[in-house]
Amino acid sequence: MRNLALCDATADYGGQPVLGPLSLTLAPGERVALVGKSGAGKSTLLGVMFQRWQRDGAALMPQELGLVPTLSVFHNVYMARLATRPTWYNLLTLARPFRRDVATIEPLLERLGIADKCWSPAGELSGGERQRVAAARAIHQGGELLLADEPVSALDGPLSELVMTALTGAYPTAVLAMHDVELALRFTDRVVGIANGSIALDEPSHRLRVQDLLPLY
Ligand SMILES: Nc1ncnc2c1ncn2[C@@H]1O[C@H](COP(=O)(O)OP(=O)(O)OP(=O)(O)O)[C@@H](O)[C@H]1O
Repeated sequence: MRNLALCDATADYGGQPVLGPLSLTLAPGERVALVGKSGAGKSTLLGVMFQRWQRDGAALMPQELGLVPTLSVFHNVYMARLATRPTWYNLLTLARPFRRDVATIEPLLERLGIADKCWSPAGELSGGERQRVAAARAIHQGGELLLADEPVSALDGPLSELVMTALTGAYPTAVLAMHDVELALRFTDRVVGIANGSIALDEPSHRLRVQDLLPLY
């Protein structure tokens, strides 16, 4: 993967500016945490990145997850590769999944502790279970770059570690909006602090302590 760069990126909602102009370069293999208080512009920045890099194969795990509640967990995860399969294959999968896809997806669900929910409708799961389904879908998609918006906000200690390990292990390069700054420092190698739609801090994680990030909140 080449360097990915945003140059003087801006965003507005109905003409109201909320982001930028902001410039940021991502190097291949970098794991970046976006931190900052609620409303600072982290989701908007991830949205700008996704718009810019979707065609290069970027995967997005949005804050609202985007699951289809009436479909099973299996089918929600399967959807990550929908575009890579022919229509007839996808239609048959709706009625009766192929064994090879089940053999790929079940171990992933197992790893995230939700294998027992494989055939349950996503709408019948708890918030933390739904978040793990969305993580499984992002992992199943695969690629070079993951953009994830608060990927473990509904999970407690050990489960958030498990999901962060799985997500960051699946993608060489990642940008993760995080509200848990301690977790952000442990799982990323660069922290970008956002305040009022601008970059207020950009430092290697190993140079930062939790208290260094407090002024952003
Ligand atoms: N759909 C929208 N319409 C209008 N304004 C919006 C919309 N989405 C976000 N905003 C505004 O844009 C600004 C940035 O919001 P954004 O969701 O990017 O922040 P955030 O840092 O991701 O917040 P959080 O941590 O709460 O998710 C905020 O002032 C917010 O009110």
